[in-house]
Amino acid sequence: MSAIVKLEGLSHKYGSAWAIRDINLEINRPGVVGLLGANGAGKSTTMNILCGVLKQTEGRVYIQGIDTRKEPEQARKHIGFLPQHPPLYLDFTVDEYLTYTAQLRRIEKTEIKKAVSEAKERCGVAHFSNRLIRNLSGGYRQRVGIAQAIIHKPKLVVMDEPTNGLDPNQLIEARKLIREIGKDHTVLLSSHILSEIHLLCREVVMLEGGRIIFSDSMDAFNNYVRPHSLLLRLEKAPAPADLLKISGVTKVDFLNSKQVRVYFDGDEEIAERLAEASTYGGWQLREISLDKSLLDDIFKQLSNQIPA
Ligand SMILES: Nc1ncnc2c1ncn2[C@@H]1O[C@H](COP(=O)(O)OP(=O)(O)OP(=O)(O)O)[C@@H](O)[C@H]1O
Repeated sequence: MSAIVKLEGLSHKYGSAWAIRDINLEINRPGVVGLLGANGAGKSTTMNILCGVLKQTEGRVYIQGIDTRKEPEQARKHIGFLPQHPPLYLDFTVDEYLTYTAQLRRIEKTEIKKAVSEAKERCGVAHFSNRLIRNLSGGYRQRVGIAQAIIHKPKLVVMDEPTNGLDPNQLIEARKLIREIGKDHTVLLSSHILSEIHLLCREVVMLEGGRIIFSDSMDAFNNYVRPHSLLLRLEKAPAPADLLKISGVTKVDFLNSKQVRVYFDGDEEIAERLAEASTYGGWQLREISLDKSLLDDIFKQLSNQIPA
């Protein structure tokens, strides 16, 4: 059976500068796959090529085994796209807009009503059917954007930075919806925020300077970029010097009188040693956790280590 998406030696240059170089990727099943990279890493270029908005300089894109260069129309039937700035018509109602996008997608006339209604239901915008898009909040506009991307039930849904600019409540709802869509679609989602990819994705593809520098499961990624700090909560915190005495501890930062961030050299037994020291010293350890908030820093370090 053909892969849902297959990229072979995909490269693109704007003028004389390569934006992406030799991207190879294959996705075979539903789920959310993250395309992670700093600004300018080449995420949008890759996605725009995948969705047929941009023609690649070199390489091939296959969607369900269809070569997008040879049969763009056929390939496009299997793709839904939510660009970074979704093309929403603000003076249309939700119903008018989705009906229009269903027509663009060449859904049979007799099937349009059903398709619109299913997409609205799925994206939680049915109660706003007759509201002008201009009068929707950012979060609901984004849902309408997602509804247009899935209206024709594509195998692949491509979302370029879909959670950018949403407020915390909208973010939670948007993530819920994206996870839900990932249950029966392959979702390729880009972000420059590692924690976002962490929360949403089964697999991660990391781009740096237009090249893939990591491509594997989220679990493998976590092992690869293991955090090198722990957060401790202690009822009776010791002096920094007592923590620094523990083998493997390289630095300590007190966040307050009971919370301390402990940096270590990567040795996995550090947690046990800290727990032992706590028992011995009567520090009353209440909580110990890997410090995920620092993953973004690790990502930065990792990207900087990659040779050009
Ligand atoms: N239309 C264009 N003309 C010239 N160069 C471009 C164009 N679009 C992108 N680039 C360049 O190509 C490289 C990749 O850009 P791209 O937009 O694909 O990255 P990105 O990872 O999506 O970043 P962002 O999150 O900022 O959109 C960058 O160096 C960018 O400056």
